[in-house]
Amino acid sequence: MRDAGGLAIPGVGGLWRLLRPIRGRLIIACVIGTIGAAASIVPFIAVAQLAQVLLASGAGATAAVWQWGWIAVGALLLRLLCVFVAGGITHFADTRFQLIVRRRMAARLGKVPLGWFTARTSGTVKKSVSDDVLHMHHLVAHTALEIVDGVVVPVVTLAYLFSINGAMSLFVMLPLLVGIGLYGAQLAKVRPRMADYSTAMGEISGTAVEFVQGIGVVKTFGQTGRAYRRFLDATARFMDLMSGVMRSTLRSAALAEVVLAPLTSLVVITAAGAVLSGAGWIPPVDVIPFVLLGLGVTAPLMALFFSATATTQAAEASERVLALLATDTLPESDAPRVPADATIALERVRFSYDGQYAALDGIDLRLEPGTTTALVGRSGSGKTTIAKLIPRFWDPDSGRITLGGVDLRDIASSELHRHVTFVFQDVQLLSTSVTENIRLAKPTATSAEVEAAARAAQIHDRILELPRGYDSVVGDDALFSGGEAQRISIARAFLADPPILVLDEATAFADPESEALIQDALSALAIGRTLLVIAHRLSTIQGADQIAVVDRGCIAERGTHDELLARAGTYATLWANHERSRSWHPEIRPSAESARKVNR
Ligand SMILES: Nc1ncnc2c1ncn2[C@@H]1O[C@H](COP(=O)(O)OP(=O)(O)OP(=O)(O)O)[C@@H](O)[C@H]1O
Repeated sequence: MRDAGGLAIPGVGGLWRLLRPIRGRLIIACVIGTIGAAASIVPFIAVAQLAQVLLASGAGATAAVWQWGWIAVGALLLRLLCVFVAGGITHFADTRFQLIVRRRMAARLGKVPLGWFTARTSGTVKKSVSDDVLHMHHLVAHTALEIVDGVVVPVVTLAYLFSINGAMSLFVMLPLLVGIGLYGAQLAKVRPRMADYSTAMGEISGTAVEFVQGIGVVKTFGQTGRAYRRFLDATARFMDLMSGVMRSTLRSAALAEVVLAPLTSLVVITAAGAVLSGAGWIPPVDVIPFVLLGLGVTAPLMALFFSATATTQAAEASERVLALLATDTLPESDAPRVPADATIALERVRFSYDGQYAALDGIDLRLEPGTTTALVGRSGSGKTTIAKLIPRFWDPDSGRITLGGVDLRDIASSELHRHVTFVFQDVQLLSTSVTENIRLAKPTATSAEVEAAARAAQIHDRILELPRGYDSVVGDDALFSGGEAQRISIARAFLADPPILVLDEATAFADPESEALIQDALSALAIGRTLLVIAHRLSTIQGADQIAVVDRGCIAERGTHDELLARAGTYATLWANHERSRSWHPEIRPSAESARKVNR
């Protein structure tokens, strides 16, 4: 389907389905809009009739004058009423539509695999859920009524005019047809550039965000000019693109505006009326309706053309909304089973992020209830990927993971999350109170339970230092460091009290004190649970029941610390490196200048 501006509306079938909850209202609005559009022509017809009556009978035809006068006023009021009611219906329908679509999106996002989010920035998701739904407003609230006006007004007008005189009507159509042709040509030039337009806009916002977010590191390395240049280059490319589009369309756009202007219609119709009435093809008095109505034929089309950009943007936004709503959800079993115990077993698990390179290539691993298993290995070896398959961030491409003897795919996700909790380093805190942030793990938890969890996670004292204690709002009067945020997530895990815990050992954020607190909290959390830990410092997992060395997506070695050292393999090498790094301290030599100062 094409919109009246000549631009294809993408995915119109999907859009039609998306509009289902408000389709009835839109159809009613269009029917009312059609009545209103037809009524908008009546005052012109009445005035034309009036002119004909007055010219034929002079001032004597008072009754007819009043009759046409009332018809004109009545039609005008009807038009206003229809515009008001139809516009009201589409706008209320749009409010409801936005609510429904946002709810559907939220419901969908709740079912997509957790891994889907790691591949997308929160900005992209926010754009679809918030901005794109908002951009669809034009499509829902305006476009349908604009199309109704753009079709009904010219069709009814021309039907009326043809009933008076066919030859004159063709002259009325002339500017309309030429204008449509010119605009069509213009839009055909613009349309292929719309994708470039979106890319260029994306580049501008991307480089702006990059510049602002990375300002710290950019300044540290003295690269402000370089990052700023990338933003400037993006804006320059956008300007080049827009200039190119404008250059290629300026002539046809200007010509179309001249052709569709009411003055042009007036000149063409008056000239044609003079010639045809001179030749006796039409009585001079019959030219009046053409002059009056001919001027209004092009107006609704002009309105449609002017809103073509908003309509196209709305159509593109609807495509993104539809794509998000079509995102694959995590398959849920129709007959879910309940795991027998807290044993986790990975059997010949293969997994690839891109369908080509195998991040995991035949992993066999068994986590017995109540034991600790540590994953160690070089960066990029696949430790995090193994850990994230257990709470079903993704499903394996082949092989299977079982919990208590049941394939994870056969366990209801609520049941799985009751059994498995994870504490990763990229902790997400919500903009709500500290209590609610912790309570996320167990909405029914009492304040005493929340506090007990916070104490166990070694974050209680820090919370009490906040202006409103547990009622302080994250991001408002509760600002947490990375290590503190991780302890909040540990408090959540205490509250959830799952039999299985997957955790990423803290490294990046923590200062020594915070790190010690995190380690204490994690040790307490681990007691009595099946624990899988991604170890970054081997000293913390020496006592693990089982250490699995991951290498290029495979388990290269497995055993206790002592067993693996005795094997003198990869683990022994990693351990030797670890020991060396522990004894390494940066040697800080005073510069000659500072040495002089000190000695002075
Ligand atoms: N979201 C992703 N999309 C595509 N590839 C990924 C993704 N996450 C990880 N990878 C790739 O999968 C492989 C395993 O990564 P993984 O994060 O599991 O390693 P890791 O051992 O945890 O590394 P590190 O110790 O540095 O965290 C790497 O080659 C990595 O580049």
